Amino acid sequence: MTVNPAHTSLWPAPHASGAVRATVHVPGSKSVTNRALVLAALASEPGWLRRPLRSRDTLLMAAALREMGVDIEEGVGPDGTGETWRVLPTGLHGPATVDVGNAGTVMRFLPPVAALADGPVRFDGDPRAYERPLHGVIDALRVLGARIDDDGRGTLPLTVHGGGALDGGPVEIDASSSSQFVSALLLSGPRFNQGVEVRHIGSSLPSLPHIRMTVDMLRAVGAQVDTPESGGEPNVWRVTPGALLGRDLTVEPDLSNAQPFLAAALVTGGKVVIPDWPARTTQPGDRLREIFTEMGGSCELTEYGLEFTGSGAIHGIDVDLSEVGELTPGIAAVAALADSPSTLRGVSHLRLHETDRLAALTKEINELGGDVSETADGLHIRPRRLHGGIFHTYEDHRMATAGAIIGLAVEGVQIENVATTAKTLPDFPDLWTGMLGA
Ligand SMILES: O=C(O)C1=C[C@@H](OP(=O)(O)O)[C@@H](O)[C@H](O)C1
Ligand SMILES: C=C(OP(=O)(O)O)C(=O)O
Repeated sequence: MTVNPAHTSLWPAPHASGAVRATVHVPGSKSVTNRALVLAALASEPGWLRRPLRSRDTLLMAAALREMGVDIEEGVGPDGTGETWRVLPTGLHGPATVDVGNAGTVMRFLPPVAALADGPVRFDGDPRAYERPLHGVIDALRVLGARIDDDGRGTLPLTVHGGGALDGGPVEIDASSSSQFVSALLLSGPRFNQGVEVRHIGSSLPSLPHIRMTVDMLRAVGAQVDTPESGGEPNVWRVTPGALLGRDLTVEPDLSNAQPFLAAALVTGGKVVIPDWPARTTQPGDRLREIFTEMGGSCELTEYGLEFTGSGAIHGIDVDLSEVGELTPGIAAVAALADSPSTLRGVSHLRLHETDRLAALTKEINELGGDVSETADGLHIRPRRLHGGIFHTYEDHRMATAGAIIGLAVEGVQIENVATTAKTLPDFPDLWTGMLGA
């Protein structure tokens, strides 16, 4: 966790002079967009994505699939449907070079796709991508019949020597460091000759809603998936081999990226409306309705979207975030402004996210006068009167949005490299100042 000297730009985080009242149209979900792209690329017929997220992570995914021969036409759909991407699957092939950036979804979901391509596919990415775990995918693919050259550390860089097809079958993995290992193997599973049976043998498994999202989206394109929830064994997922359908999918707003805007209502005692909040979803951000209500807000889900209202009071919370780890930075920011202490549990795997999020949150909130300490699996946050200062972001989009939340309540907070929000929400600074009526 080091500060990158290349990022000296400082963004004065706007301070809220009163209760925020706004409607914020949040762009599409990263997790849904990148799964939809992979499934469309593996399908046997063309598919469409409406309102896909256009951000660094999703553009890297699209670029990588194009490198392997998939045709993705970006355009605008008929009236009212907004941006639409048409995906025309073709025979996947190498040689290709994939830049994963620092996108967990790209670095984990694509090596199985590359194993199905004909020819070598080299994977590389940001320096931090070399530190993020990939062993679950690499080791599993080898068991399933793939040939992979790597340096033996279980991380990038690596080359997958695709043979045009993969045996597949049963495999055991330890996915305690990332649910994305499971999702990666399931997404390509229908195209393996024997399908795939993934058995998680680790101590814990984070981000279960993201695995449910994978299963739901696979079923929606015609795959047969057996899961622990559908009566199967605990920690075992089975995908039957078969062709995938092309789909016309409208991408839901990214509910994890709605978090800072909901937090703004909570922190300022205001009201924020997020249009198109889905009535039913696998996105972990949906848990914010419950978590931010416990922290002092109230919400109403209508046909139009989610109306979230702050009461003026912010309460601390004791919560297990293992299923919804990506919400931790935003919850920690709100907790630092609360009227009582908080304990955030179940998120030791965040040490291997975009940055070591537990260390980064502790350091940056404490440098503004806070009192945060790391535990074995999370954070203790004792609210203190905070003061202005520089909030470093360590090339982590969710650190930047967490700093912006604190800046609403604390004058003089400057966010270093706010542009890092481009990973999943390039419009963040404009949406934020728009919300504040600036
Ligand atoms: O599959 C996905 O789309 C994601 C799964 C989670 O990863 P981990 O299980 O590695 O935390 C989550 O944190 C990440 O932001 C997105
Ligand atoms: C952990 C995250 O991303 P990634 O998909 O790179 O793992 C995140 O967006 O919070």
